[in-house]
Amino acid sequence: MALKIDFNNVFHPYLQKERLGEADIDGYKEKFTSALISLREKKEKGELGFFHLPYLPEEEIAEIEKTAREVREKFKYFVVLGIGGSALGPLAVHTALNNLRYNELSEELRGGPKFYVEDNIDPERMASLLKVIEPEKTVFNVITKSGATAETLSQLLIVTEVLKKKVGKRFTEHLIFTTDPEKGSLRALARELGVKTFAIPPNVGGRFSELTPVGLLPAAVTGINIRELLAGAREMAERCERENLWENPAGLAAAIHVLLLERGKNMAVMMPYADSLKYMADWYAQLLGESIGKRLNRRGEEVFVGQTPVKALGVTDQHSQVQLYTEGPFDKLLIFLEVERYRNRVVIPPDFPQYAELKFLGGHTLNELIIAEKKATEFALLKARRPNYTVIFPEVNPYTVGELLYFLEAKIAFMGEYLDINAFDQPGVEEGKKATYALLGREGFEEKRQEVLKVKKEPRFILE
Ligand SMILES: O=P(O)(O)OC[C@H]1O[C@H](O)[C@H](O)[C@@H](O)[C@@H]1O
Repeated sequence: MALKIDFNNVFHPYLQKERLGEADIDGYKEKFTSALISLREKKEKGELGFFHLPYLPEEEIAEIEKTAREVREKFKYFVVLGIGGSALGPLAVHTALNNLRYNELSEELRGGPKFYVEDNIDPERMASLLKVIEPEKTVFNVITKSGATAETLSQLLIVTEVLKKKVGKRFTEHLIFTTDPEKGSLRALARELGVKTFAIPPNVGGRFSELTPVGLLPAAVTGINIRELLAGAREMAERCERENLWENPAGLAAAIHVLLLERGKNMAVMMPYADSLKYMADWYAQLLGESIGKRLNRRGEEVFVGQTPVKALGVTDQHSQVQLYTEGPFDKLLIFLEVERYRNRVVIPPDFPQYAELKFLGGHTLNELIIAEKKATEFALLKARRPNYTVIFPEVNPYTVGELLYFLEAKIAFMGEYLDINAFDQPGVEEGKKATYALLGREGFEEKRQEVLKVKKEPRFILE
């Protein structure tokens, strides 16, 4: 059931001067080997906890499954309150495995709660969520690694008030906190209130945390086989330990990304040819953007490096983005997610043979059409000299989703090594956070408030 990764269209002669040569990769072998050694050393020192996640201890898996059973028996709704790495993984995995576009629920889910991921603090969306669920039949899984994220804590305050009105002192039974094992307001609050909690290992970054309880609890609650998710990740972990660059999916993909980045491909488009994989592109956007978009390298030199993630969907964005991809600037690498066997088969019935545009479609299936369109788009891009590679899913299931998650995380780790940057922090988000606290009048941020308010908007440039 292993994922295949087709890198052919990065080396293909059709690419002409845009192509990479085998010599380019051979020339990367030394860098790859030192990156592999460096990553192994970091793992042994207890850093980069995500590398260990596929080997989660049995008692931790059992605890997650036990809580999931209790939630499925007692509650009708399960709502994740979180943002960024604390929400995108649960959303992406749920969409891939349970919740196809029209809320079609998979067999396993039918008996389980309705699932929502609330990863924004849009007042309209929050208000409508509280209308569609029945709070007294809901568990809110509050997920925040830092335990300090303003958006998530605001959501907690809102749902706590609603729950207190509905169920009084028993409101704590409707909360599960997933957060740091020791630090942060949420951990302290959990101790004070006696709320059920799960821990996010301190050495696992938020955008790398899908295979911790951040993703595994929501997945188990919605009926996903988390042991299969972890098994797929384990298979990919073993493949990404290979010491031959040409056989190491993460090492090779990372080398391709960095070599092409150095040749001006400063954008990476992820284009899944499956609605179920749509939000994998959102999860990957944070993983690539936040890990690789950095001002400084590890020597403290200003490099302003990064590869801009673009989220697309096949076939839909053939009708909105592909014009840019085939004829626009030579600044993109495309990553397709392809599915060999979809979980449904839809026939296109033949009719109206007098019209050629209808006649040729009849008798085919949508399955044949979407795969033909992916191969056609791939061909058109290749002919237009646009490098692209494809991750091929034999089918979308927990095992292959686990493989994909691990492959992309490990690829980012290799990219960080190749680029000599810290792929695991996000210093660039702090300024915005401080300005938010200042504008909301948080104590200790008066000076920042003055600084922000001093940035006056010139009326000449504001069109009324
Ligand atoms: O999980 P939390 O601590 O609430 O963080 C949620 C998100 O916000 C932070 O600002 C970071 O940019 C992200 O890397 C993180 O995933």
